Amino acid sequence: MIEFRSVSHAFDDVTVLEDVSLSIDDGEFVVLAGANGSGKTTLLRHCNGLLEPDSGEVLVDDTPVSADLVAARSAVGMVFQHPRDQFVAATIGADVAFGPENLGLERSEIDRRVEASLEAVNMAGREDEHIDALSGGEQSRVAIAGALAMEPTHLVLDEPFTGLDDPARRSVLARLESLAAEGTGVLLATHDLRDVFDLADRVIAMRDGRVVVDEPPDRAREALAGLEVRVPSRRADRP
Ligand SMILES: Nc1ncnc2c1ncn2[C@@H]1O[C@H](COP(=O)(O)OP(=O)(O)OP(=O)(O)O)[C@@H](O)[C@H]1O
Repeated sequence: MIEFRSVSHAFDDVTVLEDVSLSIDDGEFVVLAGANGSGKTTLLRHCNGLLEPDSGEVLVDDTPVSADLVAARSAVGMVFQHPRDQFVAATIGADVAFGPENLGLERSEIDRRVEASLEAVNMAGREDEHIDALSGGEQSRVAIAGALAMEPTHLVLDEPFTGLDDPARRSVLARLESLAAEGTGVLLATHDLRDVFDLADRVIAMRDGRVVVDEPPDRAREALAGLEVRVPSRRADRP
């Protein structure tokens, strides 16, 4: 479980997270919504200690992140909004294999994970291609595959669908759904709920650094009005 207890964070005296309390259980698919600048990325960066709270506490599997950064970073897989800085190898296969190799896994298990992760992002068989030669959307998909290949206990994704085409988006969503069904806690930040609203167990929405909605999707719909978040129409109302 990832748990925030009254977390506040300021950059240069500007409060960006204010008294945030929430939790993501194992196996839960939680969507984090909110307008640009509402604090989503800042919140996510606390999940594995990239940022530390000014006050309050973040716990991963009941241990404060600050007490065991290594444990938090191996339990929480992160997919960032701008993947370009995340790559550690020249080719797709080498990059996705890097994390599992560092875990000291057998070659056959590393190969299995690389293959399965690339398949989940619709990039099967492209191991030897150079990352520099990929489009932005393809690079995002490699970054997602890299996080999936770690098979972390929790997955935290920041706007992972930017630049992805529809088949890739559907494939990644299907993989996230099945991972959640298998027990992975998924926290996915987006300001556009249209793709994910019906999949979420819970929708958390932020405004000005505060959590203003934390409900299952159907109950969240009304509360989301006026938050500059794009919400899909009800299923029954769709053509
Ligand atoms: N390193 C930083 N230094 C100073 N201010 C920052 C820093 N990072 C974020 N901020 C500010 O904190 C606020 C929240 O930013 P954050 O990136 O968390 O929002 P967000 O909800 O993820 O936005 P978006 O949807 O645009 O990605 C913004 O006003 C931003 O300018």
